[in-house]
This record gives sequence, structure tokens and C-alpha cells, in this order.
Amino acid sequence: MNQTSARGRFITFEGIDGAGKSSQIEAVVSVLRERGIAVEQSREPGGTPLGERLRDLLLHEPMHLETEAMLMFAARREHVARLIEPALSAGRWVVCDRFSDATFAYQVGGRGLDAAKFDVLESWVHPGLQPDLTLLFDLPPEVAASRVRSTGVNPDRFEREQRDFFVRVRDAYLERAHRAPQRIRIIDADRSPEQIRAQIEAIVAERWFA
Ligand SMILES: Nc1ncnc2c1ncn2[C@@H]1O[C@H](COP(=O)(O)OP(=O)(O)O)[C@@H](O)[C@H]1O
Ligand SMILES: Cc1cn([C@H]2C[C@H](O)[C@@H](COP(=O)(O)OP(=O)(O)O)O2)c(=O)[nH]c1=O
Repeated sequence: MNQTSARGRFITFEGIDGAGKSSQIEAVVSVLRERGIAVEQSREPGGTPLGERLRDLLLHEPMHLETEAMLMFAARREHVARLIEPALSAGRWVVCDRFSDATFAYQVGGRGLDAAKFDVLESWVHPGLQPDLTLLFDLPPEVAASRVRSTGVNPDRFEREQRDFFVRVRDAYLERAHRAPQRIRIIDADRSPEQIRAQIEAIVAERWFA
């Protein structure tokens, strides 16, 4: 890409654990690539070598809740500097499994930490950067939990949380979506993968390829 390329678009996927984001991300990335768009697929926490090491700690190591919150933003700082900003500036699109909305949902909604502290961290770590589009996979926590159980994979620190925790996370996501309806689109994730995929493809097409 040369320096006159248009800036890339930043798309994020959000939702409680087991909402079904992972397979749909692959589908969106394929659709964009079929249109000839250069796409970086990434995830948080993670997305860089250091970020992936922090992810391992975050998912498995017991820690103070504020340590957890700050490590999420430390991994994000690295991710923004090394992957997200360089890609967007070069005209590549970034499709990412979670970003700062997850911190507001999990650390503020779920853990009960003070939102004001995260407004400060957000404006420190990624001033002026927000996703162009966020797809929020919404579904009842019990449906998501049964999906997580059915994978048979050992649950991590977050997946071991109880229903009440995920009720709070879900409510925090929905409240954030209602405050930013243009950016955050709510997807009813308690449907078949085919129905969800069709809706997401329609949203992306309507926004950028109409
Ligand atoms: N729409 C769906 N209906 C039923 N099961 C689903 C659906 N989407 C995903 N799953 C299954 O639920 C589990 C969790 O899905 P996954 O995509 O890993 O969720 P997430 O990445 O949001 O945690 C997987 O076993 C997946 O096959
Ligand atoms: C990015 C982020 C993730 N998380 C949590 C949510 C997830 O439980 C976990 C890992 O994310 P993820 O890999 O998306 O989990 P899953 O595929 O099971 O949905 O990290 C936070 O608590 N805060 C954050 O800021």
C-alpha cells in the first residue's frame, strides 16, 4: 500500500464467553478477502508475541482484579502500537476478537471496578481510536454456558465464573451498545450459525459495499 491509501477499517466482535464469535470472525474475514481487501485478523488479550504471553497469564494465573484490568490494557497498548495502528495506516482492515468494550463489560460490569478509571486508560492507550463497527453477540448466559461446557475444553478463569457474573457482563455490553448505536450492532446470537452469518454479511455489505 502506498501513502495515499485510504485508512483501513477496524471491526471488532464482542459478547460473553460462548456467544459464538470465533467461527463468525473467520466468515467475515473470508468475505472481505474475497472482495480483495487486505485483512489482519487478531484477538485480545493477545495479538502480539508479548500480548499472547500476557493472555496466558490473564486466563490462567490468579491475580488482583486491578492487576487483571491493567494487564488487559498493557496487552492492548502493545497491540495498538505494533499491529492495529500500522495496519490501519497502511490501508489494511483489522478484524479483532474483542477490544476495549470487553474491558468495560468484564472488568467494570462483571468485576465491579470503577468505570472512570477505564475512561482514563482508554484515552491514554488509544486516544481517538474506536472500532468503525462492533458486532455484539447477545444471548442468555445459560445458553452461552452450555455451549462452553459442550466444547469439553478446560474452562479458564473467566469461563469458571457463575451465571450472575455473565448477567452483569451482558448488561454492561447492552448498555454500552445503547449509548453507541451507530457503532455497536446487537446480533441475536441465540440462532443458527447460518442465520447469524447472513445478518453479519448484510451489515457489512450495507455499511461499506452498498
Ligand atoms: N449459533 C450457534 N449455535 C449453536 N452453537 C454454536 C453457535 N455458534 C457457535 N457454537 C458453538 O458454541 C461453542 C462456542 O463457540 P465460539 O465460537 O468458540 O464462541 P466464542 O468465541 O464467542 O466464545 C463452540 O462449540 C461452537 O461450535
Ligand atoms: C479483551 C478482554 C477480554 N477479557 C476476557 C473475556 C474472555 O473471557 C477472555 C478471553 O477472551 P476470548 O478468547 O475472546 O474468550 P472466548 O473465546 O472464550 O469468548 O478474556 C476481559 O475480561 N477483558 C478484556 O478487556
